[in-house]
Amino acid sequence: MRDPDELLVRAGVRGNPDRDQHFLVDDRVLDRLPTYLDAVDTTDGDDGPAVDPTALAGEHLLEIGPGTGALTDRLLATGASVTVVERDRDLVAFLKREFADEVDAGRLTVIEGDALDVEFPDVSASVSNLPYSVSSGVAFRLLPLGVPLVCMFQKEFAERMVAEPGTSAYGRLSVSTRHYAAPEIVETVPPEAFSPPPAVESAVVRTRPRTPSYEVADDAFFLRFVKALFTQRRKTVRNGIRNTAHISGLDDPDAVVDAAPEALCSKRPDALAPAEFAELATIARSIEGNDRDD
Ligand SMILES: C[S@@+](CC[C@H](N)C(=O)[O-])C[C@H]1O[C@@H](n2cnc3c(N)ncnc32)[C@H](O)[C@@H]1O
Repeated sequence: MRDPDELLVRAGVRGNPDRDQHFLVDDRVLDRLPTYLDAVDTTDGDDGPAVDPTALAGEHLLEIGPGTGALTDRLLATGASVTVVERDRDLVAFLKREFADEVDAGRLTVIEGDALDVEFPDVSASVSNLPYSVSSGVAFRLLPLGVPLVCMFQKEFAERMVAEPGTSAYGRLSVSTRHYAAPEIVETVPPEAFSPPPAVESAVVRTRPRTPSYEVADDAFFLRFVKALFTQRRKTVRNGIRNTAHISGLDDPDAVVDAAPEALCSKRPDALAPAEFAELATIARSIEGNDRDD
């Protein structure tokens, strides 16, 4: 496996925090990341988990923000083909040089661009050490793909993703994440694992895609409704529905409150499970009609 410190030297870069560049330099963390994919079987080697080099043969992985390619190298070692999306032009040029054999063999595709904009290819999973300033935007482009994700986030952000109803971390991010997937924190990572070290702790979140136990007619409306209610997290749901019609887009919030079960209206949003948000959103949608232009 390529040594992450040597990659930094060969690339001639120092991570620039202003460009979201904190490169993973802890081999053990790097080696573990692909092993969080269920399909990757490992055996215990002398230096950590040994990955079967054919584990993901025929699969296609997406990595956002490959930097100098330390994680890319480990993803290629699973036998998968890999597409990476990197915004920094110099790093893109370096990756094409460093991984010229893999690029020539069609196993690695390097896309220069912003992960918030570029079109993602069809992939079977994504494993990424994400640029933190865009992690929310990127996560909500990845989650609807419906594939397993293993992503590094700021720890506080990761905790909000996996939070349960009734906890202080539970919010719009938790409901939206659970709408698409079952999330769990599989590892926390200290600042020293990166060069340069970020100011915050990090955590690796694994999400397994799932179909929710409830149905919503319209994902975009559901997510907007959840967002609206959490802008009033200290209010009852009843008042939240009334006060946030400008965000949710409801024409007649009073009619929605009248039709909704009292047991839900009297709670605060942070006590509602995703299925209860879905129940309210479905009532709201049926009252407002389903011919709105979202
Ligand atoms: C936290 S570093 C991770 C680098 C590498 N994966 C590693 O683990 O060492 C994030 C990387 O994302 C790149 N990046 C920052 N913003 C980006 C964006 N909007 N789209 C694509 N890449 C971005 C940075 O240039 C940097 O290489």
